[in-house]
Amino acid sequence: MAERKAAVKAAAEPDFLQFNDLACEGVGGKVIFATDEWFAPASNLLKKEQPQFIASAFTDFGKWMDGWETRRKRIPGHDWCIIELGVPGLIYGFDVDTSFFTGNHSPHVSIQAGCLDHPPRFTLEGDRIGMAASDTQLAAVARLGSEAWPELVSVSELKPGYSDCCHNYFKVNFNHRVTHVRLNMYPDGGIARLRVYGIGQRDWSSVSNQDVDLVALTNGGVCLGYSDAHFGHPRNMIGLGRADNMADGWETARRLDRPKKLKVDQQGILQVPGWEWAVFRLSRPGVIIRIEVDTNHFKGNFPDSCRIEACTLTPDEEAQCIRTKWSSGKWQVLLPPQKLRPHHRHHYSEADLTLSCPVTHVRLIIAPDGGVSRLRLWGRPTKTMAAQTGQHMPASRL
Ligand SMILES: NC(=O)NC(NC(N)=O)C(=O)[O-]
Repeated sequence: MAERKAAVKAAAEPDFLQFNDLACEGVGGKVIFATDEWFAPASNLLKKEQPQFIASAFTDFGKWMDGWETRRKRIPGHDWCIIELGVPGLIYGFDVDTSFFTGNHSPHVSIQAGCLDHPPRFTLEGDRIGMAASDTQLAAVARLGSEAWPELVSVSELKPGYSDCCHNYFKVNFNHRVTHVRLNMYPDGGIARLRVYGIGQRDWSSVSNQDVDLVALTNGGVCLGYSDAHFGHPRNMIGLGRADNMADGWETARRLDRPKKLKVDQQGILQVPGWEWAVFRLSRPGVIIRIEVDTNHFKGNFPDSCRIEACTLTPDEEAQCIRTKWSSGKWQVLLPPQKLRPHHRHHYSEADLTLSCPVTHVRLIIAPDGGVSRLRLWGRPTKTMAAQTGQHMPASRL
């Protein structure tokens, strides 16, 4: 029954949910302006954690809500806010999550996007409950001209935030780099979270002859497929800094095909029939020269071992791999099987690696199952193939 429910849910979910949330506070996203924050501040929109509801929680301004909630408007106009993305990039879709806003959700939204070469200086600090925009802030934000930004989502109805229908997905077809989004709610109300799914696009002009983490989401790395993400999505492994907790890493369910009695080989590696995998497209093709596999927080559930494979794919080959759920193989071994330790940063140098050519994609394989909090792939971007990956299309059904 639980498996059927999961399958039905997966079928209803759009493909773009596999990409990175470019607006999340965890990657530096911030709200720089909001017309009204009476009941709850707009910064809640960008929280990494899922929204929660605490029935007994009230503030001086009303019911405490885990989202952005404005007062019931009694003046002309509508409420809106501007969000600076933590990672500028291409946007493929939005989730406007109205969780727990029932009777006070925003009935309609639209979303616009801008690319600002010189982002505005002002930011909203501190506790914003009960705040309305001042005339000075309104004048400053007017200079951005955000009301004229291109509309990525036209005025659309939102469902209220009951648990079975709180996600409002909007697919986007907009082939321009975005640094800021403007969320308009009509006329007022509450929204729990805004997830902005896309792929980072950094400015590479300042990078010459230096090692970069080619899979980091801030550089434009993206997860394009995986075998299992029961407790945590593999894209978490390419996030900023070290993981906050287990939820901030990739964690699979326990495999059911593990032998009843376990055996190890001469290197102490478990002999098991099955494994789990996650595939990433690098931000740029490059030669990987250093790797970190961090099992931070995974103490009783770290994988026994890992190995990493890599390959070079054209956009057409990538599309074919996605269609076949990565069953086709051009993979070559980059890092041979390594025994892993709990809650530990494993560093591998050039001497441990068995490939020295530029690659575009990598596959991390863990056996038999478990959790990895971060994957870092340090290398030099190669110039010759650079233009190619920038034109990759988003994944179809992963
Ligand atoms: N009970 C409520 O949620 N009321 C109001 N909202 C908050 N947060 O108090 C409202 O109607 O907008």
